[in-house]
Amino acid sequence: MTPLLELRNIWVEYGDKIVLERVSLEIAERSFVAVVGPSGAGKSTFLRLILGQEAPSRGQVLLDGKPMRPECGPDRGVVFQRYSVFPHLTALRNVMFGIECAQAPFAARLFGAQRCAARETAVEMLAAVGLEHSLDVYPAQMSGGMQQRLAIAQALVKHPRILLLDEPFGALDPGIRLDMHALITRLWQEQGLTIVMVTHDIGEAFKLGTRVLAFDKRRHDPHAPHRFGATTTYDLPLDRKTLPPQALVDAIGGTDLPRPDLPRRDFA
Ligand SMILES: Nc1ncnc2c1ncn2[C@@H]1O[C@H](COP(=O)(O)OP(=O)(O)OP(=O)(O)O)[C@@H](O)[C@H]1O
Repeated sequence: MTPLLELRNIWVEYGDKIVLERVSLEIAERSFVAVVGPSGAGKSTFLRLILGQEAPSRGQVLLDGKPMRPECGPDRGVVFQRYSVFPHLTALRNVMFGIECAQAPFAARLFGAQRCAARETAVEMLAAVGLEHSLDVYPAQMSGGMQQRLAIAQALVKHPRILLLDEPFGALDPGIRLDMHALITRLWQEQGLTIVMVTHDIGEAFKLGTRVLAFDKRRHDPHAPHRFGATTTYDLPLDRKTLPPQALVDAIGGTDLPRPDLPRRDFA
């Protein structure tokens, strides 16, 4: 079967600085890939490649077996740790704006029946993330968790096949993070999404992912650190019994490491 995404011998270089090298991997439809690695290892660069915001200097990214267009299409949605939503728009307008941009790319404004339909879709999406009572609230009036729910609604309203998450829960309190874990797992299952999520928390990666990818440098030149890029050092398909290798825990750490005596997906 053709994988949803395929990276073939990808390199990303800026001048003489190599950020990623020899990255080759496939991502199956409906998988939940958690990406970990030390700071600066190229995790966000990897997401930008999949998003189409970054072109590789060498190699190929294939979507459904065809070279991916170097632009972010509606088949991909993204949520960042912060600042994903528009501060000057209410929750409802934030989510409607995505629909309006897709359907009326020049005016970014719909009228009549089209506008009513867009409103209905946006309200449904906001209800799916638990914000049905906050339609007229501005982001500045929301908690961090609510803002991330809004960012997820905004990313999902165009029904992307791939959802890219760049440390989406990194700024949230532990209790709110647990709620968000349950939410994203539910949306992933209900909407048949393929998720690629960067996280600094190895416990989160092993709890949510169906697969964990770790990026790091295999080769180091102490006199010229830019000479070698990072690549995938671990590629672990997960089941309930999989625990993080100690070397990976030592390299990255986590706030909520999985314990062998507890089921990994407690809300699946
Ligand atoms: N436009 C650019 N020009 C030069 N170097 C860049 C550019 N964009 C990214 N880099 C470098 O690429 C490397 C990887 O950056 P990236 O943000 O992908 O790492 P990361 O693993 O996501 O880091 P963090 O965990 O700290 O967010 C960094 O050393 C960064 O300085």
